[in-house]
Amino acid sequence: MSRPVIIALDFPTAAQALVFLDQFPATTKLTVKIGMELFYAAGPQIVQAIEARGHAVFLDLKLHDIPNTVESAMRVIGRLGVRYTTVHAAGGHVMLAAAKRGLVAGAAEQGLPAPKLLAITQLTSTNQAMLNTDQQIPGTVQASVVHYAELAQASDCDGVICSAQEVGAIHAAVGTDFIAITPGIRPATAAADDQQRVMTPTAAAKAGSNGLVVGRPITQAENAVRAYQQILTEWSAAND
Ligand SMILES: O=C(O)c1cc(=O)[nH]c(=O)n1[C@@H]1O[C@H](COP(=O)(O)O)[C@@H](O)[C@H]1O
Repeated sequence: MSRPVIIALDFPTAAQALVFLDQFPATTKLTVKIGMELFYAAGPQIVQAIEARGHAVFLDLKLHDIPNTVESAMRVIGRLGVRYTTVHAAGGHVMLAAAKRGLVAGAAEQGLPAPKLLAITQLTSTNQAMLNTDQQIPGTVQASVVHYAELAQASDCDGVICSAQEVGAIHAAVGTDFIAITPGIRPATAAADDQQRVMTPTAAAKAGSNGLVVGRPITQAENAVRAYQQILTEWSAAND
């Protein structure tokens, strides 16, 4: 399985996202994440425009609603030809299974492979105190994340989104074939911003992460292409 460095295209307009991508040589095929900000602004058209350039798309809309609504929405997402998409594990078993059904059905309608369904565990902006006080979940962040990984696997998801800090425990619990994609990635010198559970690309690779999601350290760098290449080089070297 390939281990991508996924660039989070957290931009407010399609134009800004495309100008950002124009900095890369046309032969460079990326995996990019379209999240709520860009999708709400630019819709399925931006997904298609980016796919038409040959990039793989991770459509990160973090669905969390009643099972019927999630199934119907996932059916639409399944038709878009994206490689990964997300749902909140906190929605529970029935909702997660409905998400998978919708995704598989939508992809089949277009004769496409189903996108990988990744369940959000605990956001990387959540720390121990927030878990125990805001969410009123007792115990450790790691225990909650591993629980959600087990729930996601039992509900037919393909993997989870988590901090690289929990990847070892997740793979020990559910096996190394279960995908663990990790945001909250910061090169050693970068600011953490609003992220609470961060790791460097090297540490994430050593922990067994199946792919990185990186936004601001690339999109807000003075030289975005160089920032991406430095992270890719560090990640690839540590994965060897
Ligand atoms: O689902 C995600 O991608 C996600 C989950 C999570 O727990 N933490 C997290 O940061 N993300 C996303 O990963 C990206 C991280 O961006 P940066 O903090 O700028 O690198 C953003 O697009 C977030 O929406």
